[in-house]
Amino acid sequence: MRQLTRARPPRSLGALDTLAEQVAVVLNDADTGPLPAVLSVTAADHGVARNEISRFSYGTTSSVFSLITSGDAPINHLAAHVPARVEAADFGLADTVRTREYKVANGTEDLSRRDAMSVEQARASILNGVAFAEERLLQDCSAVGVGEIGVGNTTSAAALTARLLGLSGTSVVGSGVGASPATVERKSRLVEVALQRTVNYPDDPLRLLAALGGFEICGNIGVILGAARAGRIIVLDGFITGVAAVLATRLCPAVAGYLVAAHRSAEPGHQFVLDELELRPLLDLGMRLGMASGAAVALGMINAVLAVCADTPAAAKVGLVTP
Ligand SMILES: Cc1cc2ncn([C@H]3O[C@H](COP(=O)(O)O)[C@@H](O)[C@H]3O)c2cc1C
Ligand SMILES: O=C(O)c1cccnc1
Repeated sequence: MRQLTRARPPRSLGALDTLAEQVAVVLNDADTGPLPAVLSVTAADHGVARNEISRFSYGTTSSVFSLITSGDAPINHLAAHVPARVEAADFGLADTVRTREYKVANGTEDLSRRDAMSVEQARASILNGVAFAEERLLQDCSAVGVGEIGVGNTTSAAALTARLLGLSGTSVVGSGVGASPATVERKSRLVEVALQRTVNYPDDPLRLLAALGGFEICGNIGVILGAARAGRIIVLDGFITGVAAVLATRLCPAVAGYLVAAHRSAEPGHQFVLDELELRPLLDLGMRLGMASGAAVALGMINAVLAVCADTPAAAKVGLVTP
């Protein structure tokens, strides 16, 4: 409301004014200014990636994870400019790179042949995400950027999206991190096989996650639930974190009010997910990098907008006559 009296035309920042209002409601602070932020990256491997459904091969995720923890991955360089802290954790890498505190298993099973994990493992991984949020993310921050890494995880996200939203596999499968047309074709076929395999499964979120999900996706459901419970703004990265958000809202609908969609990714399934979440993405840049990169870019913009809202003086104070 106070923004209407500032030295700028009312609602002149369009959707960014709506975002600033959401931030004010979530944080219960109308003049918060730029937010202390953390970028979260959950990491895990997918058994389905053994079928050559990604540009990269099974097991590469560990090298990406090491690059993040060494501070030299794209996300670290983006984070420095937000600014934001980066926290990455192994939720189910094929190899154990560092600590195992949030890890449930060394990668999932191949979801095109059998369930990726058990329901008990899915539940444990979600709870690990809540613990990760509480132990490593929520201190000294008002905004949590949600990201992931996991070679093959656009296949898992596509299968989950198709199953949850009643869509065909081909309508939600894309090239992921840059797969060739032949690889995308193989990926589509495997997603259809996985959908057939699970056609009689009940619409239960945990059951479907166990069938088609990944440990980093489960972890992100926990991160979202934990961050919402603690009253933080949650900035979703792309398609894969969007699917986690759909499942988080099925488990707890109140989470919806805390969510912001950073961008629309290049993955065709992402728009369906955004529609389901009723979220308008802040950016639409054809990004397909994952690892919270879109969340980082959006957080820079969110903080710039919050600085405008906090620091623009009242129109009356600077002699600006408003109509
Ligand atoms: C070197 C490398 C760095 C990445 N950073 C993010 N992703 C992104 O791409 C992967 C999903 O795409 P797909 O399903 O096609 O494998 C995830 O790891 C995601 O975070 C990366 C992937 C790779 C290989
Ligand atoms: O939209 C995403 O989340 C995405 C797309 C491609 C690769 N990695 C992540």
